[in-house]
Amino acid sequence: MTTPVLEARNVTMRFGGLTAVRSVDFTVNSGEIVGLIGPNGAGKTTFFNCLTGLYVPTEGTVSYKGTVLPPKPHLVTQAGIARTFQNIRLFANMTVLENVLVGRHTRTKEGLWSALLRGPGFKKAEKASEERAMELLEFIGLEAKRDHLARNLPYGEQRKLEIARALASEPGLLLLDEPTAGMNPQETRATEELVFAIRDKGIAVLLIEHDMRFVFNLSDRVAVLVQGEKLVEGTSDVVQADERVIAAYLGEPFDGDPGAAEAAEVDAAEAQSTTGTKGEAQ
Ligand SMILES: Nc1ncnc2c1ncn2[C@@H]1O[C@H](COP(=O)(O)OP(=O)(O)OP(=O)(O)O)[C@@H](O)[C@H]1O
Repeated sequence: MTTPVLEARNVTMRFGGLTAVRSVDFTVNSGEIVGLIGPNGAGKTTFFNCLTGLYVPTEGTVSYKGTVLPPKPHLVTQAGIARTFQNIRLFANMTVLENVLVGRHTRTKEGLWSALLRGPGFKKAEKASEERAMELLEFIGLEAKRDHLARNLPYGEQRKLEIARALASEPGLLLLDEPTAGMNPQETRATEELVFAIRDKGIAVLLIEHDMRFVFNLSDRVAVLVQGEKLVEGTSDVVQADERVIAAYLGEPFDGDPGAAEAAEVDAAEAQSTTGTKGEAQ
């Protein structure tokens, strides 16, 4: 049975005279991957910011599992919503492991004094946190780089680390703002697999994306935002074929075979790199 994880009702966000998001109703159910697409400036990131408490919506409410959320980022995270940002926001001079540990602070019950005095309660909590952080690094495939500085990771791994840090708050819903921006096709395919794996862990996912193959491949449902309003919502097939979406955003019908061209490109690149690796080992 599907139950709503996130429910946005009549969310409107105005900046002075500009209405960036207008009366948007939106639901994400448990077990779903939902895509949010739309042209530049359509209001997607503003809407994300309203969901996560970074902006206080001018009108409307956001509920998580039936409870209206206070518009405060730390309370939203504590409730169970985590996010990544369009631009990478890691602590560049901290290690991979430390970055994930930072993401765990909303789940650590130990208070400031306990942390300062480093008493037994703190040490136990710290050990448990570290174990959980390592599990997450294994999940995303970065466990071998736990002690590397975040700034020394390749771009695709920095994006993965952001996701691990978001997962460290043990969310029930993960919001991804353009997770494949700047990625090559191999990294994009790996991210696709990662998002499916996250969903399979019982975490609902809402993602903003400009890569149509990625979003139509992944999403159970896609919503299209145009000039702050929800134009269409439905399955990938329905959205791709909708005349209004084609006119306002896609420009031409999507070729209906998401992933085929990308898969061929990735397979070619992987075949090449496998040959290269074998060559080095011999
Ligand atoms: N803090 C702000 N103050 C004033 N206007 C803003 C603010 N944030 C966003 N806007 C405006 O709101 C509108 C929606 O912007 P937003 O960044 O949400 O769009 P978007 O769909 O995420 O675009 P993109 O795909 O380019 O990231 C734009 O006209 C933008 O200039």
